[in-house]
Amino acid sequence: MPKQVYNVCGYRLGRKKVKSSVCLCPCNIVPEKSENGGWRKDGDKVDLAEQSLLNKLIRHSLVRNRNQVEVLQRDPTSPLYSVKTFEELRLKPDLLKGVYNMGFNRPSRIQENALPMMLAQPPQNLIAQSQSGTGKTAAFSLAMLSHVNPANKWTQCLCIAPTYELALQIGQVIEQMGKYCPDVKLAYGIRGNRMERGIKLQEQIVIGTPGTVLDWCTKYRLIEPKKITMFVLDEADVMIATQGHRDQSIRIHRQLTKDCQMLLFSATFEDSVWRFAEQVVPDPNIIRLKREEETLDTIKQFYVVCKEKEDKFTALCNLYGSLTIAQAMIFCHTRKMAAWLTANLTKEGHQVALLSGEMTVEQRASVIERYRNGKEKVLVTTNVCSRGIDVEQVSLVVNFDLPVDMDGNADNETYLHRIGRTGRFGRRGFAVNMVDSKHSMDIINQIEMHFNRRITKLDTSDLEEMESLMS
Ligand SMILES: Nc1ncnc2c1ncn2[C@@H]1O[C@H](COP(=O)(O)OP(=O)(O)OP(=O)(O)O)[C@@H](O)[C@H]1O
Repeated sequence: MPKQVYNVCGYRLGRKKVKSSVCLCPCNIVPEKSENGGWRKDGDKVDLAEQSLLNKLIRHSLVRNRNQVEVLQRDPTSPLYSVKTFEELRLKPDLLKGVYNMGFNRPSRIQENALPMMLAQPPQNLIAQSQSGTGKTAAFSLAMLSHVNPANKWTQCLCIAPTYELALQIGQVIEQMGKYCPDVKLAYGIRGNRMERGIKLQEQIVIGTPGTVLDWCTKYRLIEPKKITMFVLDEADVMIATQGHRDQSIRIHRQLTKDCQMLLFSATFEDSVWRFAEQVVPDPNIIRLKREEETLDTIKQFYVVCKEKEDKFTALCNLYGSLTIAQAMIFCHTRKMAAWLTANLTKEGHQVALLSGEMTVEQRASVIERYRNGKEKVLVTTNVCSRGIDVEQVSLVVNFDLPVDMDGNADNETYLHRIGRTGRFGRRGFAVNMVDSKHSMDIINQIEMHFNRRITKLDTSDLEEMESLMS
């Protein structure tokens, strides 16, 4: 007998064989294909470059990480340098002034090891991996600014990033850090930035996207690749998700000399990234900083049995009425459900923000910013923003719809990402799961087993019980 079939949004279709990439259930979703080929079950596009830009737009400080940095040196016999202060790097005074002016007091964890390697003489190649927000961009911006000779009026450092917007973001960091180095100039090798053929760029640093930078090197000959002494490839994992970018990066790399210092950065390190990294960075030193593990230890988990969405809504309101909640995040499966819930919560007088996939990155960043600043207490969202956002004061996460994978099974990883954002930094948090069918009860059981953590039943109509359980 064919297995129970679930649609792309997790909706049960019955016991028949259905092969469709279009949602056939009442959610009306037409799923979009993600850049790296996968479907999102909530219809929101997973665009790695967008995700990365969003992170940059909303990040104003370093991500906390207590893990040790793992360093693999090309020459294990050479002493391993790490610095605890920026002074130890013996930077030019104007550059040091720029670093302090950005509010950086000391190097971040990854910078402690990466900076001495990047600034070493003779130059050393480096592959560095650490999650977004740990200080990679600041590190290689500093390395480029320190590396160039301002007296030489030609391009010496080349940096490529996967998109126009990401290149602009990096450029801003370089401009800010190099504020007191007026002789160091920067050019943007991005679409729309037309240059006259035949001239040679005088800017010492060029930051751009692979296509334009390749054109500038080969077709327009604005840059002499043989004079490039530092090549930086940022967001390698995002870069290789687009075949064209991967090939263009390799073609740029081929034009450079063997002595050119190669630096590659990535937030993740799957095999494909590694294979690419090895191709463009010969004899590398490798620095890796493991992600701080999300933990469920400080989170109390509950489930509430409900009939249908109206019932879930009532449960949510009861929960809210009886608890002192700093801020809450509520996850829905579909944009449609998220919009419905937002409208109803607003009607009840809650200050609610909605985050969903059809918004531009800038709109999403502004919603998150407002929520972070406490302007709204509730954030309703689909999976699109379940990663990457750190809001320290979230005390309650509600799975209005449980996370399921394409086969309708518990999506444990997404569950962890969703609820892992509460109970952070030693604070206590609560996660409440809405169960509206036998299937969703099965999912709760699967999640319990997977994490070996109890998920307690909660009756939201019993105020006393709720208060004692959730205290
Ligand atoms: N040494 C430092 N001290 C304080 N803040 C820092 C330091 N280095 C970087 N930052 C800040 O931390 C945030 C993250 O840094 P950065 O953008 O360099 O990280 P990243 O690893 O490149 O992440 P992403 O790819 O998301 O930009 C930025 O707001 C940056 O200004």
